[in-house]
Amino acid sequence: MTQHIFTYDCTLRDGEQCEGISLSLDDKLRIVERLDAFGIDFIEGGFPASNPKDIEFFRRVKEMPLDHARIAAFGSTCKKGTPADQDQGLADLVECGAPVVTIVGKTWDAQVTRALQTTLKENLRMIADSVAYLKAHGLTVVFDAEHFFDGYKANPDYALACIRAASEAGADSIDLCETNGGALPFEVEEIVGVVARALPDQQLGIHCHDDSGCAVANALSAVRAGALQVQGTVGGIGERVGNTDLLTAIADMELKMGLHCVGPDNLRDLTRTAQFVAETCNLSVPAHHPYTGASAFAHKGGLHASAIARFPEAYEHTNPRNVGNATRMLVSELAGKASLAAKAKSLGIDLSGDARTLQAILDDVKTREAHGYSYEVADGSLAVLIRRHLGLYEPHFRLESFRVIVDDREDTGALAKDAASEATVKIHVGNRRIVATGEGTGPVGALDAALRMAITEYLPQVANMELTDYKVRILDEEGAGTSATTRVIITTSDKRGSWGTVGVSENIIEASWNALVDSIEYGLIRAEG
Ligand SMILES: CC(=O)SCCNC(=O)CCNC(=O)[C@H](O)C(C)(C)COP(=O)(O)OP(=O)(O)OC[C@H]1O[C@@H](n2cnc3c(N)ncnc32)[C@H](O)[C@@H]1OP(=O)(O)O
Ligand SMILES: CC(=O)C(=O)O
Repeated sequence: MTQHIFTYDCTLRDGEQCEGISLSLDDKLRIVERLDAFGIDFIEGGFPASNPKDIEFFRRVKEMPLDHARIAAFGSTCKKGTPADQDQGLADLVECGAPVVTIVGKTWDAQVTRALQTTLKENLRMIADSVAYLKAHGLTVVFDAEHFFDGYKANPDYALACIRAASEAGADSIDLCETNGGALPFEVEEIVGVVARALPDQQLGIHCHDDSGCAVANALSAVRAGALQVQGTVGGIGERVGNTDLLTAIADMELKMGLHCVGPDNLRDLTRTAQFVAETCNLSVPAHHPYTGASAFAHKGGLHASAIARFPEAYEHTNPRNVGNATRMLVSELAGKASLAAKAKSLGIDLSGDARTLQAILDDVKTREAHGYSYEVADGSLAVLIRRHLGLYEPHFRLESFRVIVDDREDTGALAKDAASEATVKIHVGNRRIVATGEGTGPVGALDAALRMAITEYLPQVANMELTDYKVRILDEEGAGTSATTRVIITTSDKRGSWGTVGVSENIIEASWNALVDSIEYGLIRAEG
């Protein structure tokens, strides 16, 4: 039978220790719901002794019907000189009602004498007493052996004595913590191996930080050496540079190590789970993130795309569908005919049998990129360009002229707050000529407003499109000054998704207009199906 590795998520505790992350109570409860549905075994919800939000979290989470996950509350061993049954932190853990409690305890001698400022003997008492007290309350107890790897390197006998004390007091799992994140995989594998031989009947787990860039690798090394529980956070967020990215570790264990964590069906929800948690934390999944990033299976090199079309495994370490992600072909100056054919197919255009047109479009793309265009994210402009080459492009409207006024009405030098720009467009739709004026805080907003005002009556689908992002880049041209080339990338969204368009000119307004026209034209092509 496939070995199950317990997954223990600490996003709501260690993840919240990440600089810049602050989750509301509702955020935390929504993440619990999502991770439960994904099949995570344990979800560490917070530190009841720390703050009222976490106390309320444990009250509320008890009312949630969870299918799979068990909720863990986090705390520490009792205070020095305090019996466990008189320790407020431990009482808070019992009181919060979580079925699992995880307590962190010192296992590095110098941390005991210098940080806790107590004796090695007293620390052993604190560990044993605290675990025994929580077990006596019928709880599942995880002992987080803080700084275990540094502790083992400094004083192996003492580090082992600490976890032996936790084990003998009844800890259900001893999770060895690579707290400072500086260890390397071969060290972790060796030390976990020693512990597994010293405590053969004790379940071990692993909790790693990423300070040497090895948190996921260290967790996998620990599993190879006998750890049965992996702690981590979604996206690897956590104290300092973060923790093991639990989702990456899960994918590695399932797909590369033949182990069971959430199972292949749930694994296909990996990317959406990463996106959900990132959004809830007000982050986005970094594009280049393993497995779940938008670029994780994106191919830019023409040689790669050509090989992938014949043999998908050529440049993909796993099938992206296994983790709910997808192959993407990027068209740029580094593309070849195969990349372009694959991209066109994803845009609904079959160019596979037409090598001459493919080459002509590719040459056009490369010439335009040399002049500042960039089609990698401008799939809308690429679709319009391909249609022009195929003679399929019939513009929905035609510009006669536009004029933009930027109105600086205040003496302070700052622009007036409302409607500081005004644009007038003269547009032809069929045989109608429309003159319309729009206002906006900036010139592009005003142009967008004027164009919409002119055409929406005749092309009502435009009302469903929204300009959601606008990026300007001045392309390096030494000495060009104000006549340097400007590239504008616009992102537009409708109910079904979003697309990018590009415009290039020495004039920023003209570059913006070109990107704007492509964005509306491609939106209309999409709407027509
Ligand atoms: C490695 C980790 O990530 S562990 C988790 C770390 N996370 C957090 O600290 C977030 C939540 N923390 C908090 O809200 C607060 O720090 C609290 C409520 C836990 C404690 O706050 P305070 O009582 O004001 O103490 P403070 O944070 O200043 O100092 C920590 C105290 O805990 C003691 N302590 C630290 N670790 C342990 C331990 N494993 N066992 C027992 N006592 C410990 C320290 O010695 C110190 O006690 P002292 O001041 O009596 O010497
Ligand atoms: C417990 C924990 O977060 C650590 O030791 O890193």
